[in-house]
Amino acid sequence: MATVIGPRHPSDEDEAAEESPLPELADGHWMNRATEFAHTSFWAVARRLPALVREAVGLAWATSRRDTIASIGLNIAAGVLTTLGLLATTGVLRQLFAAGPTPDRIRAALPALLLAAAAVTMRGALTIAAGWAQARLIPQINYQVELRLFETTTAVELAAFDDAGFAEEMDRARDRGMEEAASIVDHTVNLVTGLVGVLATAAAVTVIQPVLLPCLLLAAVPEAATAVKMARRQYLALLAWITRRRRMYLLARLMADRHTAAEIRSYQMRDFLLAEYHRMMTVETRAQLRLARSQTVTRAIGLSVTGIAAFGVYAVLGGLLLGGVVALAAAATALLALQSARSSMRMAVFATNSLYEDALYFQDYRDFLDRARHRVPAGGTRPVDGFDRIDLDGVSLRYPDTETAAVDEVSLTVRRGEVIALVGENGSGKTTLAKLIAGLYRPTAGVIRWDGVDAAELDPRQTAAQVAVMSQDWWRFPFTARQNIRIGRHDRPADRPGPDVEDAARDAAAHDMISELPFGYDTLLDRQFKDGQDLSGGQWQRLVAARGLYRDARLLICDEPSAALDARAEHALFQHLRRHPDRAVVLITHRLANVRHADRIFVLDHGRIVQQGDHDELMAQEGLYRELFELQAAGYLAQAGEAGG
Ligand SMILES: Nc1ncnc2c1ncn2[C@@H]1O[C@H](COP(=O)(O)OP(=O)(O)OP(=O)(O)O)[C@@H](O)[C@H]1O
Repeated sequence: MATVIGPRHPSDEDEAAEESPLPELADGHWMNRATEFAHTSFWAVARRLPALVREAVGLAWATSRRDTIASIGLNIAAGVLTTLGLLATTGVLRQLFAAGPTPDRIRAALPALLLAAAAVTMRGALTIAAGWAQARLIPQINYQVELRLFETTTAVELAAFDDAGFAEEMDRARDRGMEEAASIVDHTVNLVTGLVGVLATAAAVTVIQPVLLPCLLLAAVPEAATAVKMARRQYLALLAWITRRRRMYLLARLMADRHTAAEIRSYQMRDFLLAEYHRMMTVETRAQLRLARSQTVTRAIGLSVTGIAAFGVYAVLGGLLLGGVVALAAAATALLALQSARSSMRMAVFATNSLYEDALYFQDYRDFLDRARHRVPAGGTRPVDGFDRIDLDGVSLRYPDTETAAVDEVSLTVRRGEVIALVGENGSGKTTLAKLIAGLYRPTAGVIRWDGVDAAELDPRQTAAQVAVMSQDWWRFPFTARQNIRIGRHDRPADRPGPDVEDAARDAAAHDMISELPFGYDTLLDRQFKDGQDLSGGQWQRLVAARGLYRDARLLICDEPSAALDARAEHALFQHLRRHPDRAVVLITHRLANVRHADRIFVLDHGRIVQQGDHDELMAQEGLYRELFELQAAGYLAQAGEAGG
């Protein structure tokens, strides 16, 4: 179905668009909401306001009661002083417009004048104090909201990140929704301030002359309607922008990133990438121009209607004055009140507009948190302190939106003190199986038991503490070399035994390499920062291995731990991955020479175990293992033969 937000291509570019090898980003389910909001009426917006205000006040209250009370309370007090100031002003005008000699009139007006001056001064002081409290709230709220988001994103199960919708929602919550919390509170306080100002003025006008009250309302309605319309349109445009922007961002990063620079040049991808970027930017720019035009038209219509309404108000006032319904002093104060009410109303309308708009984004944040909370694994409560065996019983895992299981009814046992190896061709399910054993994924079928207890009943934190994973796709953490190793077990208490950072680095053949860095272990491993350094792929892998060894866990999972290592480093690392009575090692590697000494080898094909046994047993059988091993060995033997011959 065509939607308003996907990239739209001009007809002459359709063909090129279809040929594009870059996948189009799919519209998320949140488009339903966008359509819903597009049809939201002004009254629906108004109806949502009390709930929004309640939410904003709740948010502020939870962050700082004192500043919340101050921001709202002081603004209300300032409103009372506005009423007082206007009433005092009428008193002044009444005295000044009265009959009699000017000095006498001025003298008579003095008390009211002093009262008006005092009210204005006090009101100014209260407004400043309220502004201070309001400004104090913002950073505190930002902190709380960000914290809540990152507490959630770091707690959700790994499987959530395989869900494309989750990634999209996370982007929206983080990029926009999160920062709107503070704005919502800010706008709510402004809304309260504006409404208090309008009410204060209305109260003064009612005391002076009640028939003037409807005039106040008449002046405000068109302004409010325009603001709401513009907010809604902007929101829809932003939804479209985020989807397109993500795609452009991917392209933009490819073209301006040091990691991709070499490949882009060697494949001469420049023209291709620029053409893709141009295609996206054309769509984006057109959308932005369309929005700017429609917003300008809406604003122009809104301002015209507002002007006509103001004219009507002045005409009514003139008529009342001529008809003798209101006195001159009251009419003059009414004009002042109108000005004051209009500026308060503008503030309230602007705040409503922004509040409504920001609330839409904040809703994304809240929706994401709600959904993400359901993806935080509950886990059990049974304590874990090591294991003798981990049994997988008919375990399967199917990734979201995939037809076949990546791991299909696998049963195996990992025993303490053993080294087991998982081998198989690319995509056969080794990494997925290793992640299941590590507890990073929960099986979609079957059971994993630690010493006979279903892993789902175990305390997940304690289970995770037993496991170290040297992952195939590690991340270059922008920390120092020491921190990069220490994060393997950053919370290890001083009295708990375990290797120190340098010992772990030595075991992973990383010590000499780190010592040669400009600041040794304290060298920052990120070129984006001053004095930062980068490492080669193999050097990084040594560091990752050092981190895994530093973690000193009972279950060590090594997924291609030596893919980027030179022969010497590989040899050194495998010396330390040998049998250890307190540890089980799960080893994944395509270099089959490294699995020869494993206690048991499991051969995977399309997610299933097709062979198992030790090296000699598997070599004695016809099968995938022997085939792969001989293919690899043949290369070495041929070279050795050539060298010898
Ligand atoms: N996050 C994911 N979402 C969807 N499918 C995935 C995901 N990760 C892996 N797969 C699919 O699951 C299957 C098994 O992948 P896995 O990474 O476990 O294989 P592997 O044996 O480790 O491969 P390799 O030797 O290339 O590392 C593959 O078909 C792969 O495309």
